[in-house]
Amino acid sequence: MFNRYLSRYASTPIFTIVGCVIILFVYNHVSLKPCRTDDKFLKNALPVVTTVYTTRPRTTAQTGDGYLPIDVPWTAAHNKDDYVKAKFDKSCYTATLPFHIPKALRNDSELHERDCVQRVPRAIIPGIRKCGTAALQHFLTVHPYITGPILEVHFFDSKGKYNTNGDSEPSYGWYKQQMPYTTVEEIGIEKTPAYVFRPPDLPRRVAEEMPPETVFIVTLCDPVRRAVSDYLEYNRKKTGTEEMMGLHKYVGETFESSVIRNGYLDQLNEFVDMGIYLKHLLRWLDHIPMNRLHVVDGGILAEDPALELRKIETFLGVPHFFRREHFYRNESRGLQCMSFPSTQHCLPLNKGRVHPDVALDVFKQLCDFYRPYNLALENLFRQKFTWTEIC
Ligand SMILES: Nc1ncnc2c1ncn2[C@@H]1O[C@H](COP(=O)(O)OS(=O)(=O)O)[C@@H](OP(=O)(O)O)[C@H]1O
Repeated sequence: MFNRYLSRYASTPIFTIVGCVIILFVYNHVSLKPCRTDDKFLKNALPVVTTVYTTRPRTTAQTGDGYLPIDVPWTAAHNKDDYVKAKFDKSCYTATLPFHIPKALRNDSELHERDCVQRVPRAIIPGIRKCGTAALQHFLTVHPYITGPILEVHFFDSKGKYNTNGDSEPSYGWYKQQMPYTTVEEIGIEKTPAYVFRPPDLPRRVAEEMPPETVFIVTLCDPVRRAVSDYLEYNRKKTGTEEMMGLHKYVGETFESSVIRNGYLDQLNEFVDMGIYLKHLLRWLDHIPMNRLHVVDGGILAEDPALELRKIETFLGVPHFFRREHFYRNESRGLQCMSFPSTQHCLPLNKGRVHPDVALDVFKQLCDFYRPYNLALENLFRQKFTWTEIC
């Protein structure tokens, strides 16, 4: 009976129109848009990603349920004098302001007594650039058991400092010198957001040469906002080359003209490419196990830093110090800043800028492009990111 109807109506215009309407509906609503991608990675790797990587073990930090754990009483988290004791009594430095920047080194005999040496970091923040890495490093080094340099170290991505030519040993002595002195209990952390992207064999070198217990913390944020932030930063500094590490970085008069070429999204443009987090992180996961990589939701970090910091504390195995009361929103800058242990302070003015609106069609193209990668990323980490809702 059905076949009779099908053969009678299949060739009629009505049937064709209804068919087209259905196809158009699916095309527009079920997100099957190809985004003009001929990217082999997307086609070949995504099915692998969801099956291979989701079977890996996960750490407690990655399974956090979004609620702050019940506070273990720690007066250092409320009382400034107790904080100073917790941070400095056993440390290699004496207390100076601001407390999170190690400045006044103890004398030689005290350093020896405390087994203070400059060590390679136990934790590295290798990215993602423009996703709040500076705020993260700043906040983490306020923790009584965590310390690190405020400036980016750029060891693994620099030919001068790390021997990327391979003709002599890399200078780990130099790397250690960039780190503050630490006792064996303290965790040294460095952030260099360029590590995530380049050079291509960086993750392998880090995995092979750093101690196997080294862990990695990556902040991920809305890739469209990230691209705009990167564009603004490029214009602020007006440095760098247009061709960097094989990635094309065309910088036009506007953000839109930088990322759209001949009407299409320029996927190779570094501003765009950097937002394909999945691709970059998979390079790392080829060399380091999943349970040594902790992913921070940059959207939450920007709004409720204590929540993300508590998950990192669990991941690093340090006692919970951070409290929501340590943070306040600076309304004029629209940023979360700290008010403990010293006076209220925010990051410098080059962070937390007002972004221009992105033209709607460009915004949509970028969203459509990133959507499948973001979905696969959420599958990979079995985590819903707040910023994937934005598109
Ligand atoms: N608490 C707090 N303070 C300051 N900035 C914050 C904070 N939380 C998130 N952000 C966002 O971080 C963006 C800068 O990212 P990064 O620090 O990773 O930039 S960099 O890679 O080190 O240049 C920065 O981007 P811009 O707004 O473009 O400046 C901020 O949006």
